Amino acid sequence: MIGLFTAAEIRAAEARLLAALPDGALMQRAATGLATVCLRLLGRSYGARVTLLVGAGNNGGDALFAGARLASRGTQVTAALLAPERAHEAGLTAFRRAGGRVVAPEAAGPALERADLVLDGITGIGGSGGLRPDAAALVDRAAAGPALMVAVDVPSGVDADTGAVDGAAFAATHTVTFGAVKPGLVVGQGRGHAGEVHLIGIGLDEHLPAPAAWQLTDADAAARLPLPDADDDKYTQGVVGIVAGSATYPGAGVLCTGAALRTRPGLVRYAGTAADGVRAAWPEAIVTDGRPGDAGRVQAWVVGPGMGTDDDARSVLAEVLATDLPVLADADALTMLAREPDLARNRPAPTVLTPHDREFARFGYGPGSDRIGAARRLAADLGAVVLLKGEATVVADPGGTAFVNATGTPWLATAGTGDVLSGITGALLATGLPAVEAAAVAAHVHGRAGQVAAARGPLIAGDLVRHLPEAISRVRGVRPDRLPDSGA
Ligand SMILES: NC(=O)C1=CN([C@@H]2O[C@H](COP(=O)(O)OP(=O)(O)OC[C@H]3O[C@@H](n4cnc5c(N)ncnc54)[C@H](OP(=O)(O)O)[C@@H]3O)[C@@H](O)[C@H]2O)[C@@H](O)CC1
Ligand SMILES: Nc1ncnc2c1ncn2[C@@H]1O[C@H](COP(=O)(O)OP(=O)(O)O)[C@@H](O)[C@H]1O
Ligand SMILES: [K+]
Repeated sequence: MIGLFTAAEIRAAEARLLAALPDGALMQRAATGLATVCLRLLGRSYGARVTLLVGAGNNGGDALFAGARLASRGTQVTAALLAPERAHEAGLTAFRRAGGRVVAPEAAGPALERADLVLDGITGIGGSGGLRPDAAALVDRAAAGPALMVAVDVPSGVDADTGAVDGAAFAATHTVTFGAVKPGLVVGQGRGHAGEVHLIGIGLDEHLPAPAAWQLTDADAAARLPLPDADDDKYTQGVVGIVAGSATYPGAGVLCTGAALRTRPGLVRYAGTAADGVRAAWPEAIVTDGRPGDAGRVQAWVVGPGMGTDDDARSVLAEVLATDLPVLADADALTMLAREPDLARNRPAPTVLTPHDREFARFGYGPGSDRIGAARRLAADLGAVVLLKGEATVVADPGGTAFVNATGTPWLATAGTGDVLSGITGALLATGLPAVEAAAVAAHVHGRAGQVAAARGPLIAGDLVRHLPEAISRVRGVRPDRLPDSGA
């Protein structure tokens, strides 16, 4: 798993590491890694043109030292200094000595227009609030040019902890970050501004605390998707019950049931008024048009998508939440829970809520620009796992453990894809995974299914269900063309 660390956590770890190292050694490690990535991206050093945007802090120092390394290898490097008298002294000396050229920000136009690569060293983890006008103007001028845009540590104007952007921010194609990945590079608006993230180790790991926020890799997700073994039967893989859809709108029930079947096909039960539609679409499911209690035994419930919000729906929701089983509540169930949050509080088993922004806001406050913080707050308020959907879906549990999803595609912004996510999550909850992990793995797999489906063109929610087996195989790293012999 990839740990995500806040600026304060990184600063505390840096202080411990700095105390053990000679002066300037840490910045040299950072600048060496930065210059190496820039050279790789440029594909050459001699004759290439690089322009540095340099603020008065250590972020500017990193840029100047990296610029010095590039200049000493024949690259034409120009530095636009936002505060010439306060620029990192040793960095500026090294830069000048290596043949780097210095200009005032107002005179940086030609260098930005001609640059192959712009290196943004205005602010890193020391930046706060929206960029000041002179910095914002420089960032805007850089964006107008044709160069590769590389941010040093954090794109200037992006809040390293939350990903919030207030006004202008450097729109990086690549971010070279030091010591640890910051949450702001992978969530909120920061995710879009960071581009591809390159992590440079500077020896910080042993000084960092246990992470409170994570990103899953394919291998992490695969480790939580156990294969059936010789002792398994259809009941031992986790039986999930689905309450979704209605007689008039069976679609949500069909998508949700299909997603559960395609994720963990031991046994999926369905109870609800979309029974006819679900039966026709999925003969593999055990279907009743009765109440959840009529469905037979399950290990987890999914309740909500397309079920309506009338008195009958409310009483079905209350019945499911009164069980001692894990429950995933989505869509209409969230609308009802926002009115009666006590239905979900203090359950003896985990509850997972999967709101998008508008559903989230019904609980009394919008997610705002700190999506991890908002998910943690609602999770703590309700004593439930909260999966806040979005471009980067965030999952948080009441104790503050959070996951930021790394997979997906904007093609997922189409009706019904949330119903599919509910089915996947319910199936994983039924396997007995801790609820926060079930939700995080589900978001990961759902995003991969979106990517697999989108590779073939515009996707609709049913395509996600169809491509789930391939997505799960890819997450596991299974090559589709090789099968082991039986027993191997
Ligand atoms: N610690 C280490 O050893 C290592 C640290 N490393 C590097 O140091 C970075 C942290 O450096 P840092 O602490 O100097 O802060 P930094 O990100 O340069 O920002 C401060 C500058 O930003 C300015 N500024 C602030 N807000 C602003 C705004 N809204 N709009 C405009 N300007 C604004 C602020 O201005 P001032 O308030 O001083 O006028 C000041 O000039 C870190 O990200 C990494 O790159 C690596 O080398 C590894 C070793
Ligand atoms: N711009 C986007 N980029 C990536 N994923 C997105 C984007 N917009 C929505 N999604 C994903 O698509 C799904 C939409 O779910 P939801 O809003 O509940 O849809 P529905 O209610 O129609 O099923 C979520 O998993 C969400 O994370
Ligand atoms: K920066």
